[in-house]
Parts: sequence; C-alpha cells; structure tokens
Amino acid sequence: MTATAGQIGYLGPAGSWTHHACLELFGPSDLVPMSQDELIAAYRSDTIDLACLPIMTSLVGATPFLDPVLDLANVRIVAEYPKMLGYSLLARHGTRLEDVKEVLGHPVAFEEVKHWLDCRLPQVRRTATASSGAAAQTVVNSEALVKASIGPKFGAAIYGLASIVDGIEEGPHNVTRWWVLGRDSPSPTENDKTSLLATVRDADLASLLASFAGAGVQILTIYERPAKTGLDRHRYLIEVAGHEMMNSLAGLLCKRPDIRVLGSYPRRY
Ligand SMILES: O=C(O)C(=O)Cc1ccccc1
Repeated sequence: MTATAGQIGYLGPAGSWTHHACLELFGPSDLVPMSQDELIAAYRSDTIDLACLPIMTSLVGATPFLDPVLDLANVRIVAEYPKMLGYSLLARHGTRLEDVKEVLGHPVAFEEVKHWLDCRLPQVRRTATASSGAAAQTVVNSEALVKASIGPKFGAAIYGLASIVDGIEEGPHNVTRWWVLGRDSPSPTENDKTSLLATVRDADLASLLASFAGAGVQILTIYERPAKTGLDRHRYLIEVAGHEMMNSLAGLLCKRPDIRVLGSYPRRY
C-alpha cells in the first residue's frame, strides 16, 4: 500500500487493534493500512504525516514494534494512546466453538488471551499473523468452517464474520499503549511526558540516573532494551514527567548531549 503526505499510516489491514485506535484518535479519513515494515519505511521517507504503532502492553511489556521505532535516527513521538482491550473470537457464520481447529492472531494477542485458549481450546493450532486484521482477513477467505481469529469485535462487521465468544482477554488490566509518530512536538501543556533514549555502558548507568535526580527531573519509567553492540551496554527508554522545554529538563539535556529526545506530548496516564 502506498501513501502520500497528509495521511496517517497504521498497522493494518483494517480490523486490527491499531485501526481501532486510529478510528478513535482521528476518525476514518486519511487512514492508510500498512505492514510493519511499510509503516516504518513510509515514516522514515516522509511519505506519511503520522504513523501509529502499538509499542507496549501491560501484560506483555515491549511489543515487536518498539525497537524498530527506537532504531529510527529521526523520530518524534507526538502523542500516546493507552487503551484497555477486550478480545473476541471471530469466525465465519455457522462456525461453532467445537468446530474450531485453528486460531489465528498476532503473537502479542496470543499472550493476552492465553489463559482462555489454554482452558477452552487447548488442542487447537495457534497460527501467528501480522495483525488481528490479517487474522480476520485469512478467516473470511478460508473454505471450511474451522478457523477463527482473535482481535477486536469490530473486525466482525468489517469482514462479515461472527463474534462467537467475547471477553476472552486476560483482564481487566490489559492496557495497550500506542505512540503516534509525527514531525513536531506539541506545545507544552499542564501535564506532559517526555520520552528519552540513552545508550550507556552498564558501569555508567548509576551516573546517568543520578543526573536526572540532580536536575530535579522526575523519572516515570525506564525500559531496558538491547543495545545490540555487546552485553555490557544497554539502551534505555527513559520516560520523564514534563515537556522538553521545561527548565529542569532543558538544563539536563544541555549537560547530557548523549540523551536523545524522542518526543514530548500530553500525558495520558
Ligand atoms: O494485531 C493487531 O491488531 C495490532 O494492531 C497489534 C496489536 C496486537 C496486540 C495488542 C495490541 C496491538
């Protein structure tokens, strides 16, 4: 799928959780479904204005989308979007639960419904797909009434499927967090968050953290990610309260040019 400037790329196809998030955030106009690689490439080459990706969930932690975003040389996070997800099992009309021989879904989705699948469909084959939308699309194109997909219920309306069981997620605590990537950080508000990236040797981690405390910058959370250059060095996604224009944070960033700003945006949780 190609896109022109002015459009919003999302992990597609239609019926994915990311489609669902984008409909809530932006409405239906200008949304362009893409694969993960297409989305990253389109954002990098400026052929879309915004890119929406799920980067972590409260059950699974970092998703496979986080590191490719952190790998981008130029990235601006312009919004975050947290959402509690309720999963459904979708199948072609006429399929009964006892007919299902194969369940399709995104690997992250499988972890979020693992408990239900282990209890109710323990013998059924689990097949990974690129998204919940791709899973629903495969099910609607299948011949026999033996496949089902896991994902948002609205996929049933999009593909003419039936929702045969709702509420199969492990919950009610499973929240997914999306980032919207754009070009310019939004102006400061009363309640912002800034995402930072630093790669340091393990021996230098304590002094990195001390520099935040010394500047009076409140760390909200730290995600350790592989630096990919050896075992004794890690990449840290550090999220702090406030906007990058805030004096305390701006002062810290002046003193520590090794800390990269990924974006400042209104804090949603
Ligand atoms: O598979 C999808 O529909 C996605 O958009 C990715 C995803 C998978 C699981 C939880 C949240 C997002």
